[in-house]
Parts: sequence; structure tokens; C-alpha cells
Amino acid sequence: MDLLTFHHHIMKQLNNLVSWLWQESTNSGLYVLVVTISLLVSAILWYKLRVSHYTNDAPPLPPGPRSFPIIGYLPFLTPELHTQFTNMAHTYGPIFKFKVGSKLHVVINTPELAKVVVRDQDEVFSNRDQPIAALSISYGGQDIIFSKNNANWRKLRKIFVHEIQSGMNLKASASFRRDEVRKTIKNVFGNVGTAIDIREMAFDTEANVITRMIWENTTDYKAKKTNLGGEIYTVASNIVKILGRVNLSDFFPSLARFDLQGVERDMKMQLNKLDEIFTSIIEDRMESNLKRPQHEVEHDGNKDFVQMLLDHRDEKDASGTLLSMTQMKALLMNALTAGTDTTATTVEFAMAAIMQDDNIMKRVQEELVEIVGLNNMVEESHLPNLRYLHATFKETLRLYPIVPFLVPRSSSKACTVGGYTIPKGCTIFLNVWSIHRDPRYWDNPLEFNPQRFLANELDHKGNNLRFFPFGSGRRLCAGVALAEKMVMHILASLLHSFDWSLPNGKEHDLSETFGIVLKKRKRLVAIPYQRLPDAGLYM
Ligand code: HEM
Repeated sequence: MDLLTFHHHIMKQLNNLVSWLWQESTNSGLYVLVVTISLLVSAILWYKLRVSHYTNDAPPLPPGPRSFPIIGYLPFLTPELHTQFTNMAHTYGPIFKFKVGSKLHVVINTPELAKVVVRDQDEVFSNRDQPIAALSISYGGQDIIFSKNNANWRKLRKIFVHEIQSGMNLKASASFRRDEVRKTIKNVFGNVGTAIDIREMAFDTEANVITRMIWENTTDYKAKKTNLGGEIYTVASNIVKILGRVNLSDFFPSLARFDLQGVERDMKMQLNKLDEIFTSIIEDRMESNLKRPQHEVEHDGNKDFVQMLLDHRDEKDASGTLLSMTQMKALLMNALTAGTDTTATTVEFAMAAIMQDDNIMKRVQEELVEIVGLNNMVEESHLPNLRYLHATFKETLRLYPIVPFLVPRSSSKACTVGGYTIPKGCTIFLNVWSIHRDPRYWDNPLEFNPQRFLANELDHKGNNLRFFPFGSGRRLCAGVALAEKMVMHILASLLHSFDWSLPNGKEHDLSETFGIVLKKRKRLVAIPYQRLPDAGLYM
């Protein structure tokens, strides 16, 4: 007998009993007692029925490891989460869960399930997980990266993508990229024969380009002061490190106010360093605008990002809110920190992978000779014709997707993925690292082979979920075009202008270590040798 029939049966018996008592008894006290018991029993049965209906109909939670009460799986998490999650997928399947404190985490490990998350149910999964460190660096989630999927985020993203990524503005900033890459090449030329830290060099180049794009026209002394590049390098690297720290306050909200590990304190220190610079630059600009005729400010053909943001100040978002000073600063923070460490790390992995294989190096340099010529420096106009180098760029991001789980998402309501229930508020990791190395989708996945991207036309903008190093859907990286131009320009220039080798006694090593941004375990330090016959080209 199923629960429903059983329920009917009991109710019938109870009704019979009540009518019998009604007839037989003149004792109204007994009647009230019996009716109360009857109501209680049916309420309990109704409740049980609802629960059993819910548990019968709703799919189960994804499988996952057993863990301790309260602390959950925390003691078992290792520093190298990318390899750990990939191994766990072998045990628990393509979608699995684990709990830490009060938070449920779900890891997605196949293109098919990733598609359900970032395409089929993109709206549900477009919220970001908001750990305390992220809230601290984003003025409480008021930026693009860590904002929830709301009117604020839509407005900021639209401004950012239009002003930083639109074809017109990318073209306008081409001269900064050209100047800064040339400056780097000149510096390297001055250090021919000595070892150079590749990531640091790429970081400085990218940071110089981005700071010029955002506040080229500033007269503010703080922004112009000489060691700003070094300061940004330290702050941006610290931000990435702090975001990667496991923070107990995120899992046990009642502990948050104690900030036991000092994560919030450390992140706010980074925020304060940049906030001071941002405030000063914006105020300086507002002041200098007041001294210029309005039409001159409006029609200035040479606007930087700070000015573009000030131009957007009077626009309301869907909820009628104007762009605030804090939002402008949050956008500057995104522009400065989202693109520098990521781009530099990609250049470092690419250089290390190319240097370790003589055939790949030869092919890259032959292509450069053919397209650019040995009597010429690389220009941005050459980049679309460097097909093999572009395949090498993609192959680097396949084997070393430097944001290995994307920026974690959060489910805005309960839903189903792969036949399992995902409750509201789950943290979702899309394990790009594991998908990019899965032998079911890639031949010889551990081999660095750019050729595979010449044979197929897989793009890198999240249209095929076998390969999505920049994410996919609404939350796709907002700087893809700039990142592609910068990485390609720096790589092409370094490899065209110089031959490279490792210092004596050093071995090729491409092992990586986990972080919000995946890093090469050992920094790539390499020695350049002049390649172009005419030394005058470097001047
Ligand atoms: C090789 C370099 C880069 C890589 C691999 C990369 C990768 C990513 C990834 C994986 C995401 C999360 C996407 C998702 O959740 O689906 C992201 C978000 C973002 N990236 Fe990049 N990125 C790079 C460079 C840049 C640059 C140069 C900028 C801008 C200057 C930038 C700005 C952003 C922003 C603003 C977001 C947040 C988008 C949102 O949440 O709506 N990134 N990036």
C-alpha cells in the first residue's frame, strides 16, 4: 500500500470512529478530544506525505565525499585544488559536491554539464560567489567581477566593454600598446645576455599600457610618480594571492566579525593603496575640467577611461541610479587588476612552452620572418596574419588555463543540472583545467601542440565548451580582445627581436601551482640574444 492509499485508509477509519462516537457518546469532552486527535493525526500524515512527495520528486544532490559534521570537507582540501578536483571527478563523476561549514560547493567537469550551467541556465548561474576577500576589494560587490547579476552589473559591464573593448577604442589605444611594447624591447636589448624575469617584464608592459589607457591625460602627481608600476605590481599580485586564501569566515558566517586569519584586513590594505590613487586622479580631473570650456571637455578627441567614466556620470541604470564615485573607482580597479596579472602569466607560460620545443620555436620564428620580415619590428597590423602564433596562444590557454575554475558562480535559485538538484546559493566551480586536459575531448591532451588549433577552428570566446579559457555566457571575460592583442603583441615582439635560452644549469619546467590565477611553479628567467640584424631597429 503506498502512502496516499494508506492516508485515505486512516482517514476513513478516523471518520468512522468519529461518527460512531458522535452517535454513542453524549460526552462532549470526549468528542472534542477525539476530533483534536483526528486533526493532529491527519496533519502529521499530510506533512509526511508532502515531505515524501518532495523527496521522491526532487532529484538528489550530486554525489560527493563523506565529511565531518560542521567543518565538512575542509580538512581534506589540498593546496593544489585543480588536480584534487580532477581526481575527485574520477571517483564521484562529472558533477560532484562537497560541503565546507554552511556552504555547499559543486564542481562541474565536462563540457556537456558546463553547457547546462553557462548556456542553458546562464541566467540562474550568472551570480558570482562573493567571498569576503572579493567583497573587500570590490567596494562591497560594486564592481563588474564580483557584482551579483543585477542592474548595477549590467550598467558597469556595458560601459566597460564599450569603452575598453569596442573596435574604435581599441584602435585608439593601439599607439599605447605600440609605444609600451617598443619600450620593453628597447629595455631587453639593453640587457642582452643577462637573465630576465619574463612575467615581471610582461606585467610592467601591460600595466603601462592599461594605466595610459585609463589616465593618460592626468596631471595628478600621485599617478605620475615614478614607482607607480612597481606599486601596482605588488598590489595586483597581493590581491590575487589573498583571493586564493581559504578564509574560515566564508564558511562559518558567525566567525566573520573576528576575521581570524586577517584576510579582510589584508585585502582592505590593498584596496586603500589603490583607492587613494583613484580618488586623487578622479578629483584632479574634475577640477581641471572645471577650468576648461564645457564644449572642449565634451568634444576632446583624446579621451582616456577616467574621462569616459565622467561622461557617463549622468546616465541612470534600469533602477534609476546614477554612476557613483565608488562605481567609477571599482571600474578603475577592474581595469587595472583583472588584466595585468592574467596577461603576464599567460605570456610566461607561452614563452616557457615555446622555448621547451625547438620545432615550435622554429615555426613561430619562421612565420615572423615571413609576415614581419627581419628588417622590421612587429606591428599590431601583423597580428591577424600570425596564424601559427595565434594557435600557440590558444594552445597555451588550453594546457594552462590561468583562471582554472573561472571566477566562481553562485546559483540564484534551486535548479537541476545533470539530473541532480543544485540548491540556491551553491558555489559553482567550472573545472576548465580538467576539461582542457580530458582525453575524451583531446588527443594526447598533455602534449603542447599548437597544430591542433590550426586543424580546428575552435574559438576562445566560450562558444564551444571543450575550450573556454575566458569563460562563457553573460559573464564572459570583459577584456578578451585586449588580452588577445596584448599577449600576441608581446610574444611576437619578444620572439621576433630575440633568441632566447635558459641560464646555464636550468632545466625546462612547466609545472604549475594552483591559485585564483594559476601560476608557473618556478618563475621563467631567460636570456635574450639579438636576432634582428640591424641594431638600429631596437632604438
Ligand atoms: C589572458 C588574459 C585573461 C584571461 C585568461 C581572463 C580570463 C577571465 C575569466 C575566466 C573570467 C571569468 C569568466 C566567467 O566567469 O565566465 C574573466 C572575467 C573578467 N575579466 Fe578577464 N581574463 C584575461 C584578461 C583580462 C583583461 C585584459 C581584462 C580587462 C582589462 C579583463 C577583465 C575581466 C573582467 C572585468 C571580468 C569580469 C566579467 C564579469 O563578471 O562580467 N580580463 N576573465
